[in-house]
Amino acid sequence: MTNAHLKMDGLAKSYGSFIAVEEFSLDIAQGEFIAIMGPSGCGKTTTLRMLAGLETADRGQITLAGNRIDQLPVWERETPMVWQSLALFPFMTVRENVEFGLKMRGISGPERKRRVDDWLERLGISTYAERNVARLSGGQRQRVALARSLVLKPKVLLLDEPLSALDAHMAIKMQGELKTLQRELGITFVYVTHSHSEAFSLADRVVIMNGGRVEQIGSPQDIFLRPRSKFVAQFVGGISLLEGKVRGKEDGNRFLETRDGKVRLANCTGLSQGETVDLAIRADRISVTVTPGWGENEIACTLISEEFAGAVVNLHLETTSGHSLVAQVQQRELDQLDARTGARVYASWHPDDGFVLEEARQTRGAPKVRAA
Ligand SMILES: Nc1ncnc2c1ncn2[C@@H]1O[C@H](COP(=O)(O)OP(=O)(O)OP(=O)(O)O)[C@@H](O)[C@H]1O
Repeated sequence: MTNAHLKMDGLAKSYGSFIAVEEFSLDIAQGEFIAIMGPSGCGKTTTLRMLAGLETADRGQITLAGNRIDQLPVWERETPMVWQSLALFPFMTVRENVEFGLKMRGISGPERKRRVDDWLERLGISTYAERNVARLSGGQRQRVALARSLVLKPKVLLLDEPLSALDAHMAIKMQGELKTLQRELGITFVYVTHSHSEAFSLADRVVIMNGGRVEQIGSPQDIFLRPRSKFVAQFVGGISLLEGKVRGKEDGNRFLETRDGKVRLANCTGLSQGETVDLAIRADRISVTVTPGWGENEIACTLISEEFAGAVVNLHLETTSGHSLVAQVQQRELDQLDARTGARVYASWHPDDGFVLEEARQTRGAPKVRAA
């Protein structure tokens, strides 16, 4: 990205011989909302701490608005961090907490008061201004933590699982508030979270990390609909994978030979005859019937279990060759299906709905062309 507002280039951090972040590069535009996700210990917080200046990178550079900041101390970076624990001063009032950073920066009394009052008002916590933070609810404390960072007029706000201590109802409410605030202020947000729903509903782009490395960067739609690797497909969930060998072409479709029979694939640009690929199919694209002959790409399966997930039900299936598939159906479809656990069923999907995982092809030495 040319003219990146915040640019991270090859950031790396080890603790002794342990590599916490192997290589992290990302260009972020002004006002972009970036979410960083990945399993516990994959290096999300370490990346955020390097941005904040709380960790020194072993390698790599960080530039903000064209200026190198990776050598600057925390207080000169304009990249404050909001923590999971919020790290408020428990012995101070709300006002004192919000005012603290301004005091440290030597902002005059009247200016401090004006800015603090403004943020207390904007975040709806003016009524608690003189209350000790220890006597606030989780949601109120969260707002104090945000006010304390935003009052400093940061160029970038770093948020480390800021909603994880809130109950589900409050977390959803705060998600909406955060997004509105970020849009209004046009501040760049870098947001670490474990929650798929937070990342996918809030972010313009999501970064998926694994073992200190970036697995995929893309819009929520990209990541959800086109995971690049097995890891991302499994992390995002709801995707079935089948290994197959690329065979002949017919009407613009390719045949893939899997251990459960031949299937057709419409998105097949760049695939070569004989190549082994991982075919991915989203759960909501797989139909299930109790009799064969109803759909394309039909594979005989055993119904292993049903998992209720609110408005939909995930059906866990096993193919004859022992592969796992998951199909997502509506409750009324399940009622119509009338199949019990252990029953023989048939999974099918349209050739347009299968896609090939890009990373697996590259690992196996296929040319670097997008399959879709
Ligand atoms: N100061 C440290 N000394 C030694 N190892 C550390 C230190 N800080 C982090 N690590 C290790 O580096 C790895 C990455 O840690 P990090 O906190 O970045 O992970 P994370 O993805 O944020 O995990 P979580 O989701 O559990 O918060 C972990 O294995 C962690 O134990």
